[in-house]
Amino acid sequence: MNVLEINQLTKKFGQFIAVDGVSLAIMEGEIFGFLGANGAGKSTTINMIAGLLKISKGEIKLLGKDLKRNSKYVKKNIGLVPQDIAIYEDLTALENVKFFAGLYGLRGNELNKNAIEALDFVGLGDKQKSYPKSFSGGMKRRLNIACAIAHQPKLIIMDEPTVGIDPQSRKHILESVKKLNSNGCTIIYTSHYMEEVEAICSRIAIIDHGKVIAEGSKEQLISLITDAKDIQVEVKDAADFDLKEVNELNGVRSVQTEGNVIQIYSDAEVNNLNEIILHFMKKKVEIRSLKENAPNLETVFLTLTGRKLRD
Ligand SMILES: Nc1ncnc2c1ncn2[C@@H]1O[C@H](COP(=O)(O)OP(=O)(O)OP(=O)(O)O)[C@@H](O)[C@H]1O
Repeated sequence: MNVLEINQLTKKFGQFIAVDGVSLAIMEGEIFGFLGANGAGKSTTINMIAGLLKISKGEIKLLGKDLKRNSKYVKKNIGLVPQDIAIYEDLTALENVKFFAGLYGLRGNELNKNAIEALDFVGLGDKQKSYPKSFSGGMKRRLNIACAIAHQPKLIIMDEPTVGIDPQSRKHILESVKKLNSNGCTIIYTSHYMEEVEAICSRIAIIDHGKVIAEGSKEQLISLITDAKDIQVEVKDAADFDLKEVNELNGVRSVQTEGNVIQIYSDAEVNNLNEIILHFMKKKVEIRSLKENAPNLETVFLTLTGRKLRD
């Protein structure tokens, strides 16, 4: 069954089209990843799904019900973890969760019980009476998640929930996402961290300039680019090295540097290793190592968009 159906969803800000005819179906039990660079249109899409932003064109259906005509039902069944932490510093952790769960319609004993459970779930069970100002960034993120899940929604949308936090909280959040999913929640997970999306998502949509440019499991996405290979050349010193000249070598599609590693994406069928090595020798650049990597989502993203996910 589809939990969410999005059809030709469009958002315009004045003349600017931030989301451009996005159509997607998200099935029950999925962890569905939205992968895209900054400004790709992920948050705008999510905010329309969560009913926070008016749709310019297109439709959204949650569990078969149209969002425009059933806003109360949709609100009850969606939990949004926003990109910017939205908690009240002058309320305790428990009061925060109860406040947000109350907005989603919970009352009385159920409200109290679910709020406590949600705090336990994110590992803040012993912080019920603490104020968020004493929390680390990661703990605030976890509280933000508790606020979105206490009303036990069918669909949880997480907008970059691991930005700017310590590795321990990051691990905790990723484990919580998997646990929520195994408890029966469908999840939309937005990120520009390729590794996270690769690790937890069953399907992924790559979003670029407001459009879905590819969609499928990690394996399906990688199979889209079997015609590309990824060569990494580690050199002694990549400073001042002219990437444009490498870009002009036979078969090369794009070149990037990361420190002293030069990453070359190239046509798989063109045997250009000799040419590449000769070029480095001619430029008197000392090669430390050279390897060809199996393509991953990074390769897919770069091949499809011509850009790196994170600059
Ligand atoms: N209220 C607004 N008015 C005008 N333009 C907007 C508004 N909100 C977003 N945009 C623009 O729409 C585009 C998509 O933004 P959006 O926040 O959805 O991207 P994103 O993929 O979530 O990126 P990020 O990872 O940086 O949050 C951007 O170019 C952004 O500047």
